[in-house]
Amino acid sequence: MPDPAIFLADVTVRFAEKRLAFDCAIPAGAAVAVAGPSGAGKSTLFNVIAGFERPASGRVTLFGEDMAGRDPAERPVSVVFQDNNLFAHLSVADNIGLGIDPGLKLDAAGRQAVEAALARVGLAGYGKRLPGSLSGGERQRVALARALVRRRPILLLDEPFAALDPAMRADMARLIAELHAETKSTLLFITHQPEDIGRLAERVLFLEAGAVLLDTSAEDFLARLDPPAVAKFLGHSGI
Ligand SMILES: Nc1ncnc2c1ncn2[C@@H]1O[C@H](COP(=O)(O)OP(=O)(O)OP(=O)(O)O)[C@@H](O)[C@H]1O
Repeated sequence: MPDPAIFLADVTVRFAEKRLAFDCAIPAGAAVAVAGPSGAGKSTLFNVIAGFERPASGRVTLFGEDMAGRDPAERPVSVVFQDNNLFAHLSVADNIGLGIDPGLKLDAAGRQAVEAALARVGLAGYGKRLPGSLSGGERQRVALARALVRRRPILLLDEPFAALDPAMRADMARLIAELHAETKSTLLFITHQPEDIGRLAERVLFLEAGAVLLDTSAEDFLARLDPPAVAKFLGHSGI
């Protein structure tokens, strides 16, 4: 058996009033939806994997390597945050270029990679624009393009569909599914919508009250009538 892309063993995170505990094994190349009620720990799980949150105990292993003491920049992980983290004063091309070199010293190959990523997310010709002149969906695509040029094998998307209208959600899901197939990365995305799971996920990690309540196939998840938190998420709360 190859090492899982992501392996969390007895990981605990302590906040003043809270203790969260994560155990999970995510196979390389999977597309996984991370769902659960507000406050369940979805963002914290991402922060633990990416290295922004240090666990109080337990082990985080990515592709068989223990991540203890490794800063976010040294991990095989890209994160696209919900607010997509673009720098307002930098052009779209420079925002993407930051994914290649934080000092923005790009050679010809680097500039070409930026152009290719822009084209891949459907934004050819947008390089000189500023993020403020783009729609929410376009800004999400720029953030995705920046993640693409980083070429990290694990991609974490924090609510990639949250700011999008229904038609744009479907387009974005299609684009992410295509990129996932092309890059063969391990994809985790946080969502509050069952339809995103149907469109994009092979597996679902469902969190409740700071722990993994369910780790199952998308097919099994979407057909479930229990436990209650899952039923509520799926809109079966009256059953
Ligand atoms: N830095 C922090 N300090 C104290 N408590 C925190 C901190 N970060 C998160 N928490 C708490 O930990 C719990 C999990 O938070 P988290 O943001 O991971 O949940 P979530 O599932 O992503 O929620 P949402 O869907 O609302 O974004 C919450 O109760 C939250 O208040």
